[in-house]
Amino acid sequence: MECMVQDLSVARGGVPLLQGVGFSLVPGEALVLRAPNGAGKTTLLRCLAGLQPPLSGQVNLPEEGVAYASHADGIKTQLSVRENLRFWASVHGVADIGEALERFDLVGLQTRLAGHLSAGQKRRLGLARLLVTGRPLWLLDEPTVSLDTSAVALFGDVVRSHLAGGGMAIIATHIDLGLPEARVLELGAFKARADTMDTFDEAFL
Ligand SMILES: Nc1ncnc2c1ncn2[C@@H]1O[C@H](COP(=O)(O)OP(=O)(O)OP(=O)(O)O)[C@@H](O)[C@H]1O
Repeated sequence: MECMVQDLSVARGGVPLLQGVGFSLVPGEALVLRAPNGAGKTTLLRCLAGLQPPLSGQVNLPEEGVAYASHADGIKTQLSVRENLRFWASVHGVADIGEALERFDLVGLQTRLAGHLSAGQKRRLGLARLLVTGRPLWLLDEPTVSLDTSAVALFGDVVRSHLAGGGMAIIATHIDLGLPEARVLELGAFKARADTMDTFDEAFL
């Protein structure tokens, strides 16, 4: 169960952003994507998640094996914390939400409406969904936005446990997650030429 990305080129809004991106990942490994704002980290993750097509290149990821945590928390505001996690657990055929509640320090908040959570609490709930997917590859887009220092550390622990259990993670982040074992991919090396192209991807924006 390896992840392999070869010679990948991606665009957004008709503008090529990255070209020739390549890397591989084996169970237990994490890759941190680094690049300045607007360079294309989100666009690359969206392509890996299957939300938009690449311009060219190959993406081989574990089938049905990807969990994507985007900028949006993706929570249902009218459901409680516990109901949100139960919902996602049922979608993925997972029975237990206890670990997700505990690892993200949500036990005391489990009956609160998700819409009433603070920004950092919402983010913790959004990330807790990862634990009820049972999926091996986590695609994480700026996962620590709104998290305080202790929640960042807690999240780092969760990712480390995921890797220790044979999981993998690809993480776009501007901050140090405290994962020294993660490899870093500097996307500046893959910056695309500045020519514009047609707007073939506009349906996927
Ligand atoms: N829906 C859209 N339509 C057109 N262009 C877009 C759209 N979304 C993003 N872009 C542009 O695509 C480029 C890459 O954006 P992307 O979100 O992938 O960058 P990023 O590296 O993740 O940035 P950041 O670090 O700020 O999150 C940016 O110039 C952005 O303005």
